[in-house]
Amino acid sequence: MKVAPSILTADFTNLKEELESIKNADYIHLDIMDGHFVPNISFGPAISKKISENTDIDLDVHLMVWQPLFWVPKFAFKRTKYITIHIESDDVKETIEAIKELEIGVGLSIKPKTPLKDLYPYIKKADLILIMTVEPGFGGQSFMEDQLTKVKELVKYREKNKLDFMIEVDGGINDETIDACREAGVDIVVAGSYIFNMKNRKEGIESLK
Ligand SMILES: O=C(CO)[C@H](O)[C@H](O)COP(=O)(O)O
Ligand SMILES: [Fe+2]
Repeated sequence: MKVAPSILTADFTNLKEELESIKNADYIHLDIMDGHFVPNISFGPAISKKISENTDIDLDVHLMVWQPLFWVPKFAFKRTKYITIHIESDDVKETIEAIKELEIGVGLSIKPKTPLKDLYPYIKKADLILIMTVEPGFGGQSFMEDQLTKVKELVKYREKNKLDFMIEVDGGINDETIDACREAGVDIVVAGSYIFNMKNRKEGIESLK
């Protein structure tokens, strides 16, 4: 299991040390919120750039914005491994092509109320599928276990169609919810509050792995 700590719950006045505390992470998950697609604003390209310059871990950018086509180039750092957009947002097809042109992995995400079938028209282009296990917008919410049905379906779909995207879940991941994720076939978990509320973050990451 790969672990991507979400720095949404980190102490932003102390980012250097916060990054140091998660050095054994597989990816760093950046939650970008525009105040329109979700009812919250997080941080933008300037802080993300600073993060990218102060880590040697690859970045997993989660765009919760209405106009990803405008925002994608602003998060194309040397360390950006994936940029994930929501298929509920505007210009999905064009944005997928824009991410590919930047030679960055394409991530596609759906909110809990969006059916999995809405992903299928785009799925062949995806390097990563992100199943939200909370309503996007805030850290610290409860895990929606019913969303793992989508993960199980995706595992079957991937095998049947000989595809190779990674399956990621985001929201409410902790030591109690991780086993169900593993059993469902998840490849990457995003965990924010569980890791950053711990004293020893490295142990928290190891225990999820
Ligand atoms: O995308 C997100 C919220 O929209 C966050 O990545 C997610 O909520 C992580 O936080 P936590 O682990 O505290 O639930
Ligand atoms: Fe996220």
